[in-house]
Amino acid sequence: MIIAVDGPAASGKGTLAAGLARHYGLPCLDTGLLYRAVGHAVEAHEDAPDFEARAIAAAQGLDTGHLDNPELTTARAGSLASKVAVIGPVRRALFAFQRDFALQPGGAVLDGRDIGTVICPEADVKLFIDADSKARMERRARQLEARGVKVDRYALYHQIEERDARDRANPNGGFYPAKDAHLLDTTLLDIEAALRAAVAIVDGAMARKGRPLPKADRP
Ligand SMILES: Nc1ncnc2c1ncn2[C@@H]1O[C@H](COP(=O)(O)OP(=O)(O)O)[C@@H](O)[C@H]1O
Ligand SMILES: Nc1ccn([C@@H]2O[C@H](COP(=O)(O)OP(=O)(O)O)[C@@H](O)[C@H]2O)c(=O)n1
Repeated sequence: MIIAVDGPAASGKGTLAAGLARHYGLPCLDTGLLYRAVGHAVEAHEDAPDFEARAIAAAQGLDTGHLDNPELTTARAGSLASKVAVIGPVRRALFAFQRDFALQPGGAVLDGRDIGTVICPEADVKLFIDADSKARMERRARQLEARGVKVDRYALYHQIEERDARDRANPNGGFYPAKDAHLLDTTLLDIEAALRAAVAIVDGAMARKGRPLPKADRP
């Protein structure tokens, strides 16, 4: 079973993807880390005339074994990620790794922006996660504060809005809900309630297809 989880920044898609992966016993890939890793690799050259060429080379040579670098989780890395994400050849260079991950035997859960539209249009279940901008900003602020980062909420709000706008306008992107995506707004749901809602969507979608579900790890 392949589950695609897309949505804007800090909507909770990574948390839900990880929860669904645990629930169904599937491997999980946070595809945003690939773009963050490319952005991080060319950080020092952000204003250089050859920024684009460097980003393409970084994407083509990306070592996907080092996606657990904590520096990839910063707001700066997120912002750089959305700058390299508009470069078509960067997206093409990252495509095969994501596609192979999705198609591994037994299936997978992937989260990002274009999983249901570009990476895996044939996914069994597609979720498009959203939450209002203020809730998303507050979640990201608390996440950063829990890591000891001092947060300016006004600046963070605008940073997230700017990144979302760049992502939505990305001509090479695919960041929109697929026609067959299930929309899940988590503004008023805590993490547990959001995961219950996501599991109900996946169970319902698979039952309608008459497809058996992988073993759930519920008691
Ligand atoms: N439904 C929710 N209610 C409250 N906090 C949430 C919810 N979903 C996720 N979070 C928290 O918000 C932060 C951002 O979630 P994350 O899953 O990383 O978002 P995304 O992958 O969309 O950027 C994390 O600290 C996470 O624990
Ligand atoms: N499948 C994806 C995943 C991320 N991205 C880009 O990478 C950036 C960082 O993605 P992320 O998922 O780590 O960001 P958050 O939503 O966690 O803040 C996004 O703002 C997009 O520009 C993308 O273009 N396509």
